[in-house]
Amino acid sequence: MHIKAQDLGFTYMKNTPFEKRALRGVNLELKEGSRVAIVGHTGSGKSTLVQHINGLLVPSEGSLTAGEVEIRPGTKQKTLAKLRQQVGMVFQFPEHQLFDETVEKDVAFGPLNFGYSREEAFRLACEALGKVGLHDKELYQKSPFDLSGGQMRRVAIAGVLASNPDVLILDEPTAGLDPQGRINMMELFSDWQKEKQERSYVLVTHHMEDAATYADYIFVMHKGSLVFEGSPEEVFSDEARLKQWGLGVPKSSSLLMNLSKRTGAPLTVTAFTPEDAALEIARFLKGDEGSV
Ligand SMILES: Nc1ncnc2c1ncn2[C@@H]1O[C@H](COP(=O)(O)OP(=O)(O)OP(=O)(O)O)[C@@H](O)[C@H]1O
Repeated sequence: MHIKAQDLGFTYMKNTPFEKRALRGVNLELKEGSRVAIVGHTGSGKSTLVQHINGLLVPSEGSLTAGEVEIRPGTKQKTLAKLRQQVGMVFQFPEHQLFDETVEKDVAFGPLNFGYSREEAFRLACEALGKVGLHDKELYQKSPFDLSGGQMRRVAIAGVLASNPDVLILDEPTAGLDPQGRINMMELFSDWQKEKQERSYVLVTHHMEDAATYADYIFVMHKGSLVFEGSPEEVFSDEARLKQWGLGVPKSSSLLMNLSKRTGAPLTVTAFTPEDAALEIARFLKGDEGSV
């Protein structure tokens, strides 16, 4: 799905003493089949921006176009039902949204709500549970609240995938997970996206490593404005510039930058994972042994 924001602005609690301008003049475009990240300091407007993509929020100024649907100030929520199905949202701690009496019913709720027959909705639920790695059918009849925290989160994500969205909005989906749990979760979304070339995801994250690893293109938000966009190499090439926006570079890049500064070694500093950093150092050592 093609998504475009034009001069998008948003103000919370407009015309009240608590009025808060959260977005101003945002212009961005996401192509079909893209893997993008939105980064920015706390309060920079990331969540506000992504909530416009499925019409949870309606712009105060400008417009947001998602596929066939154009959302402008005053657009009525009831015209956005189809968009809700096409754009799935995974929030922080998605397990907090579980509510039904069995795992299967909870996951089938979305497809049922979007008009699928009972049989088809339960088939989609079963498929989605498999996708998130929950294959044990005994589990499907249990209460979601009797599962482990990790399983609960997977059930909640299955509930979003079951409606077959074209776009997934991932707003800090790995919050509270340990490093391996984070990798497993992000790999799940990455595999989901690769399954069909028209699928996209938009990842909101504070983890620069995740942005660099799982996005081909990154948007940087600062105080409600979009201040930079580019490939991970472009975004993370300038540590000082990122600092101005309260951001850092991935730890592996920082290590290489420091190593290069201290030793003068001509290292390529855009290695974003420990594996890539190790490869870069090994490459250098092989070519110029003992210099680092
Ligand atoms: N429901 C709300 N009512 C009033 N102001 C809000 C509301 N939600 C967010 N804000 C304000 O809007 C601004 C942008 O918030 P937003 O949550 O979009 O930022 P963010 O970049 O997602 O932050 P974080 O990284 O902390 O999640 C902040 O100043 C925030 O305090």
